[in-house]
Amino acid sequence: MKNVKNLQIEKKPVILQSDKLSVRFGGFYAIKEFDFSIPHGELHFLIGPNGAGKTTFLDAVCGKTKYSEGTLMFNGTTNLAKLKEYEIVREGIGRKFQAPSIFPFLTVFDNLELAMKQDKRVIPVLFSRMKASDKAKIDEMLSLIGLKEQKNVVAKTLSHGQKQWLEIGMVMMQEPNLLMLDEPIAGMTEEEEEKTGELLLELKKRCSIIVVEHDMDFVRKFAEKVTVMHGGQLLCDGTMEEIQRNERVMEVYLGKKGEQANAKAL
Ligand SMILES: Nc1ncnc2c1ncn2[C@@H]1O[C@H](COP(=O)(O)OP(=O)(O)OP(=O)(O)O)[C@@H](O)[C@H]1O
Repeated sequence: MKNVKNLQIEKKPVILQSDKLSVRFGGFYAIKEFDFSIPHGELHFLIGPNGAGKTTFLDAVCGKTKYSEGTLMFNGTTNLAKLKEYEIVREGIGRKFQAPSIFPFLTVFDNLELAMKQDKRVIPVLFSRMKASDKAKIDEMLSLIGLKEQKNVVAKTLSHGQKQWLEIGMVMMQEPNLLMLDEPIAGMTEEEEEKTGELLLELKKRCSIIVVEHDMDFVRKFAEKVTVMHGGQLLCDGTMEEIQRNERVMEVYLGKKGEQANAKAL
């Protein structure tokens, strides 16, 4: 007889879980009773039509927007409702917005150094003596985000894609347990998109990642798990194959059957 224990699928602990989460703007529910969970080390895509509530969900997780009902738990025990935005960052949740917010007149290296320090004032950070271990951390991040050769380049001269990778690197310098990205490949060339996908696969070895994305080719290529939102609610979740087979997704997300050829193929 086979060992039953060996047949059990090992489940990774959940890092973020929402239960019946609702966000209201006046009388309008941007998110309604939304259930979501992501385990440690997963690359999870959040998709859905415009206005589905994806960005509002990220806003609720990082404390930018307060939610009205439901719960949001981080690492099993931390109730995010009780924390301010900076406390949520300190807990280990990093967020990169769509537009890069790098320091354009500083070098790539200095941008990463600033992101690592607690003291965000430019002068003390630049003139303080750097520890060898900090320097090694920055060099490692430069390799990871593919900007080793641009180390001493002023950030404003980087390409659009390179600026996005730099900002991802800056968020990663905080060593988050959960990284949230809003449309990271918007405006990128195909080559840059590919590199970004490869970067996400590397980063998921260090933290869980939620990516809000509209580009279905990219989602299909890199998603481990996908959640589809519609009208502020959970439509379905699963692997990309499961999502592609789901009738409701086809009808609601991509339009009626028969019109699918017009939508970007899922
Ligand atoms: N501050 C706000 N006040 C009022 N309504 C808002 C606010 N923020 C978002 N909404 C509304 O909430 C709904 C969800 O918006 P959200 O930006 O989360 O959608 P989304 O899925 O991210 O869309 P997109 O893919 O277009 O970015 C939309 O109807 C939007 O107009």
